[in-house]
Amino acid sequence: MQQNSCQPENPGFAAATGSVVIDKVETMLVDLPTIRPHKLSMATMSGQTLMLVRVRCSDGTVGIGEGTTIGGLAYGGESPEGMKLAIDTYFAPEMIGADANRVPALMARLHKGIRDNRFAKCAVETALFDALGHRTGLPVSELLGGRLRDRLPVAWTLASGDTGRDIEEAMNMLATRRHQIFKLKIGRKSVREDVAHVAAIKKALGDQASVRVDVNMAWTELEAHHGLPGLVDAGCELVEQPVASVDALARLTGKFPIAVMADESLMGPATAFAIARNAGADVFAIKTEQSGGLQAAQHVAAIADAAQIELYGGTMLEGAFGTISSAHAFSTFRQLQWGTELFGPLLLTEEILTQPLEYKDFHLTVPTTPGLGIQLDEDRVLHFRRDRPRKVVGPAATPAV
Ligand SMILES: O=C(O)C[C@H]1C=CC(=O)O1
Ligand SMILES: [Mn+2]
Repeated sequence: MQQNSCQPENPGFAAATGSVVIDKVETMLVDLPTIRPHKLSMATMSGQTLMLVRVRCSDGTVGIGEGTTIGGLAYGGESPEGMKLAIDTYFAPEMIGADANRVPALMARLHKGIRDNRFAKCAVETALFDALGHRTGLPVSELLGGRLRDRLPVAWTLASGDTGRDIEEAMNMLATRRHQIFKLKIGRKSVREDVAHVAAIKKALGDQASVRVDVNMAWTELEAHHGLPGLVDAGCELVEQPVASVDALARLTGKFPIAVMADESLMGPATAFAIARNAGADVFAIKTEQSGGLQAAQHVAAIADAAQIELYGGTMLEGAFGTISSAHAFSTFRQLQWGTELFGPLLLTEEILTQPLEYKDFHLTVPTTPGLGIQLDEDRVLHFRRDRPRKVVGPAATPAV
């Protein structure tokens, strides 16, 4: 397989000749363990599967994109296996031979012929922009219109399921200057137990950290009425998707002195517009995959800005490619009042890049080199591919007679 490092060095924008087409679309599933069980209200994760898509173009440029989800089909309608199947069967035939320089035009064609599949579309669009970046010498952020920042604040999620362990983890993050914003996963236990858990963590961390919670839709509206005042008293500044219903979320917004953030309710520009029109949240957690792509995420951000809804850069616990493509997109947002939670690769035990992403001083650096600005370590990824050749153990096969 050709490595990114073999890409032609800024060969000039071949659009002038209009001659660059997509030659090949490849997909693979990469299974990586997490550093500890990650407990959300709807699933416990002990590993993450990355669906990587690689687009090869006729000028030798290559782009990589990523699709992930959380807990198989527990979070949404797409799974890594489903994305792979959809891309291999339906996206690839539409893409082969298409003009590789006209990314929005190709995405428009894919949107027309393929309904939904937002996560798979995001992965494909990312790969196309990565290749275009290598072709033009520009970082993806510049292809998306230009960045406003080079570093993004990064929150960490405390989700071990144990209050003491979460406090220890947070203290360690503060001491190593990795994170000072903490999102606590709640919604598995009773409202009273959850509020006590949040209060204990906030008390232990004090003013050196911002504490927020994500209920992942687990509460009823009535439970939220009991829970939100407790969270306010605990010093928690934001609650993410406490309830499933968009109407209930809107009714809770502005009721208590705590920011209400929409996450699962946001599935791209149309839902963003519907929530904004209804003053249905204080903050949007924008995820590139949930939005349906990098440009769609920018459209969601524009709707939020117009409605004076504040912004947060969310994650689907992506690996390095989904994380850094999100970082490129979020770096272009006019506002990013609540920072980001682009910590996905730090939850994984294995590095799949030749050079890890740069996390330092509570921030993630957005690369300035062409494309996504990262390079896959082909040898390492070979080891974690689901379709890797496996050694057969046990007695030698008996020859057929
Ligand atoms: O926000 C979610 O619901 C999903 C995700 C983001 C961070 C995390 O731990 O889980
Ligand atoms: Mn969430």
